[in-house]
Amino acid sequence: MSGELKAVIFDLDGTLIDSAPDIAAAVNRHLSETRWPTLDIDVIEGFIGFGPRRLITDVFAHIGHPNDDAAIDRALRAYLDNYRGDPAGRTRIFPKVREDLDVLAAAGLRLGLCTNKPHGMTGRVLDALGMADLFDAALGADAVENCKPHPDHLHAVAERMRLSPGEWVYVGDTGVDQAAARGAGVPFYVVPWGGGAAVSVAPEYRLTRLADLLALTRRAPS
Ligand SMILES: O=C(O)COP(=O)(O)O
Ligand SMILES: [Mg+2]
Repeated sequence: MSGELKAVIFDLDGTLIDSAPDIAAAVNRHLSETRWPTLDIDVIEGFIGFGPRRLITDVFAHIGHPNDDAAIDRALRAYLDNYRGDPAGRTRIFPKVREDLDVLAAAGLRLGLCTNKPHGMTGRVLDALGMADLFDAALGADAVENCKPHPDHLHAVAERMRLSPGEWVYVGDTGVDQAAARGAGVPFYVVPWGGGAAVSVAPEYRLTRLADLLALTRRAPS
């Protein structure tokens, strides 16, 4: 990347915020109300990243629950109702993220958000955490026709921000993010928390904190 970096687009869950406790609570509430065993947060965390329908499908596969479309639809509605009822009570911004987003913005970079969280939930969670004003554009999974890992999702955010190729990079925590970035042909940086440790990237694309981006994007090849 040469000197013309203008923006950083971020994933949300597992990258900027630790939302797994609220997601797990909403899933587990439905499981216990329907008399199925609840799951450890670590198990549920491993299913986050492909959006809520896939989350429910993976949870059902894990516990041996029938997973016909009607059962998934019912559970998805109940899960989202639960999650809407308490969108961020247990969710925390990862350490140093809030400060580092300010550092990046102060360095002149614009910030965007590309998340497989439903668009309405994204707004609720950002509002609850006081983060809504940080981003020039934020698109949840159902705000686009093809969500991550499809590169269209990233392109849609970049388009909203009027960014051209070469002017932005993407930061995420899972293989879903990596695949989307690869498809979009943009540099992908991975965070050390969330699912990040399990994602394989060259060392110069592995962050210890978000502010590392300032130095790394100056050094990385374009
Ligand atoms: O809701 C999800 O599955 C994950 O959302 P993310 O894309 O922000 O990680
Ligand atoms: Mg994520």
